[in-house]
Amino acid sequence: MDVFKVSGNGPLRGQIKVGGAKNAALPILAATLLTDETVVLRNVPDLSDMRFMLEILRHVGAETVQPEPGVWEITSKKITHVAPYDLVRKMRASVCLLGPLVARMRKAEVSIPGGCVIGPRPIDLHIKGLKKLNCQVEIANGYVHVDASEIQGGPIFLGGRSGSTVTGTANIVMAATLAPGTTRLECAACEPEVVDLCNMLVKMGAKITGIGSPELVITGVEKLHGCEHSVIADRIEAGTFVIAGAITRGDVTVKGIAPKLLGAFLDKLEEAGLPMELGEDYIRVLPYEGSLKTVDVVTLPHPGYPTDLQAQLGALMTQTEGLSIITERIYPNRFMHVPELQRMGADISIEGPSAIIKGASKLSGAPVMASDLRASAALILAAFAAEGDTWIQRIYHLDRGYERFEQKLSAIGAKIERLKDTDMPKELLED
Ligand SMILES: CC(=O)N[C@H]1[C@@H](OP(=O)(O)OP(=O)(O)OC[C@H]2O[C@@H](n3ccc(=O)[nH]c3=O)[C@H](O)[C@@H]2O)O[C@H](CO)[C@@H](O)[C@@H]1O
Ligand SMILES: C=C(OP(=O)(O)O)C(=O)O
Repeated sequence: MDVFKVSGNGPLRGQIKVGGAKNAALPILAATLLTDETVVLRNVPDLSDMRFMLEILRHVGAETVQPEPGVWEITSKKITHVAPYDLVRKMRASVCLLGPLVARMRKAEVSIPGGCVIGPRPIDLHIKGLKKLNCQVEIANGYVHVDASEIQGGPIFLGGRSGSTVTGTANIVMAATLAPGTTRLECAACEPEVVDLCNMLVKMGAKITGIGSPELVITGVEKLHGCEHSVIADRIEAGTFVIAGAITRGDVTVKGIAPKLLGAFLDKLEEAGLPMELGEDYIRVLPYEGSLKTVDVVTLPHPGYPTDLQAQLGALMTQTEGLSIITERIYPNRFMHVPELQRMGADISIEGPSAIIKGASKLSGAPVMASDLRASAALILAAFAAEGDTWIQRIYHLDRGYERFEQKLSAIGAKIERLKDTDMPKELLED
């Protein structure tokens, strides 16, 4: 199994380019099933999650051609309506197949994805939305069975306990594109990745208004057609690189990202006193003396502070003098990285949905275990600030969402190497 060896680092310096967004590319790949014509997608990141999604698309009948890196041509002439457990279980976002299958096939059988280490991941709102579209939905044998023969647009309020749902919105919008009548979707997710999906659907001939707002109006059309679309940049990858610059007191220009996609995140870093220069499509982090200021953060649906950048900010706050409080409102258990940061010397306590971080801690390298995608990133960031070597195991979590992570970072001076667990000192290996 692959592991990272990360050594305490001096300032990172240089330019680093952001790739296509995982969370936009996943529903967009699923959306290619909405038409029997060819869809050409550009800026598709090379991630294990993409490989799983492409495997599922091929399973349901799509032909996938990759003429060059980052580009996929997908044609789904004849498809089936079944997405089986052995494929769906590999990736939660395969739930995004529900919407396109319902729309195109008027029926779907999709295995219910499990929860994951960041907490329960229910799909009750996806189901509620489909029922509101006049679909018959049944859960049996671990599958969602949908009969959409009478599908009909209508008013839907898609809010849950913690607000909107990202993949739930994606599913209901996709289902409604080919449903007769008008669907008025309230409490729709406003994340840039949902906007990107909607823009792509419009290119395919869908009628959607209110894109980017919490109220989407979708007027069903009879048929969608092929299109070309370039996936938006990954704001979470960009934010992770910004923190890599900040935690090493480096001079790092994160290229290919519009700062407006990261409003709440950049606002917090500005409050912390991080010197930055913002351009139309870049964020430059500048070196600073002394300590940054602590910040308190609450994760919220967009345009609030993103949960997917919570763990990384926590790593930065371990190096900031004073107390900061990070409250997780989307996934209250998303603190699996904290015990590992504690093993590196961080002073963090968890109280309910909040992490209370006391800095600045002197971190030292240790063998640590990545528990999820962003937890892996947080451990690597902390390892840059630590003295000595940190060995990070289970980095397959990181490979789900960061493309060529170690190559990109080592090009700007990071001491990060991908090795095999057999390269680790024997006494550090997990059982
Ligand atoms: C592939 C993808 O795009 N993943 C992102 C997406 O996940 P995902 O779409 O799974 O997350 P949701 O927006 O659906 O979840 C938000 C909250 O709503 C709850 N909920 C969700 C659906 C539902 O039917 N019932 C319900 O109660 C969830 O438990 C969670 O508390 O948005 C999350 C929140 O920004 C991000 O962390 C993930 O990176
Ligand atoms: C939680 C995440 O992704 P997923 O919803 O695919 O698990 C993430 O990208 O941080």
